[in-house]
Amino acid sequence: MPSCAGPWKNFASLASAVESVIRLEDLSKRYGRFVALEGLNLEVRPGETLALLGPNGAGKSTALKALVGLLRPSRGRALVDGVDVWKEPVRAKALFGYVPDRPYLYGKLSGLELLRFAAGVYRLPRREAEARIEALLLEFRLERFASSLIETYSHGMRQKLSLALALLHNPRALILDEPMVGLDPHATRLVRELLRSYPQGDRAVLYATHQLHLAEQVAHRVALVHKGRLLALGPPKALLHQHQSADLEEFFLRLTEDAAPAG
Ligand SMILES: Nc1ncnc2c1ncn2[C@@H]1O[C@H](COP(=O)(O)OP(=O)(O)OP(=O)(O)O)[C@@H](O)[C@H]1O
Repeated sequence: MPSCAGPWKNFASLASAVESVIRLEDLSKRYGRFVALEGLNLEVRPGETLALLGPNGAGKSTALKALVGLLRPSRGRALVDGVDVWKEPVRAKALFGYVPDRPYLYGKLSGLELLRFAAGVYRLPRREAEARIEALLLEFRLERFASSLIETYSHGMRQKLSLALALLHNPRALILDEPMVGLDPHATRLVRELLRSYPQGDRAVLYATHQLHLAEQVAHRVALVHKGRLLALGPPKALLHQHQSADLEEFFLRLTEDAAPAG
């Protein structure tokens, strides 16, 4: 194994950028003098679910929005499968599915119309698209409402449609911002299973959540963000051991209540 010195250093960094499904490098966002995100470095590997934790206002949504091309970072870059989201947005956007914290869906289309429109944007072959749309509508129990205008959907129905849209093109990376909010027990179970089973092979999931108990069960690693900075990163068990905490809630409260972020 070569050391990471000299000419190997750049090679190793390039290889690692390609191997990660998601990679955030020094990602930062300022609003005027307010620092919402400061130097976030994070990678999500193939086969991995990574949960992004942090108090209200910590910078989780900011990080996800900068990652998916919705909020231009003040510094740093975001890559999906080695593709820079801000330099090659069209290529990058084909590689991930994203569910925002507050899904904005065009109300004057029906759910079916929106899914078909998205399938066209992703250039899915027509037959494959129809089969996939039918399966997703059934899975999320939206088939009865497929032809209703989205403006008549409840919050939970919009959230489910947003999930179906994110999954439509079978993306390498699934990026979810508090995906459980507003879901009924059936959809909650579905999303729990998704967090567990989606990251197979070369796929990965990055999701922001306040549901610490679930993160402990489904996430391979968790990242704790506080005041825009990364406070801790690792597999839940290792972090609990390291910080002598009984569960993620205790870990979360211990670190965010007494720790001032470094730097
Ligand atoms: N457009 C904006 N202008 C100024 N400040 C903003 C703007 N958008 C977000 N912020 C601030 O950036 C910080 C990070 O917000 P963000 O939404 O990323 O937090 P979060 O960790 O997702 O919080 P929550 O758990 O409450 O969803 C907050 O202090 C927020 O007030």
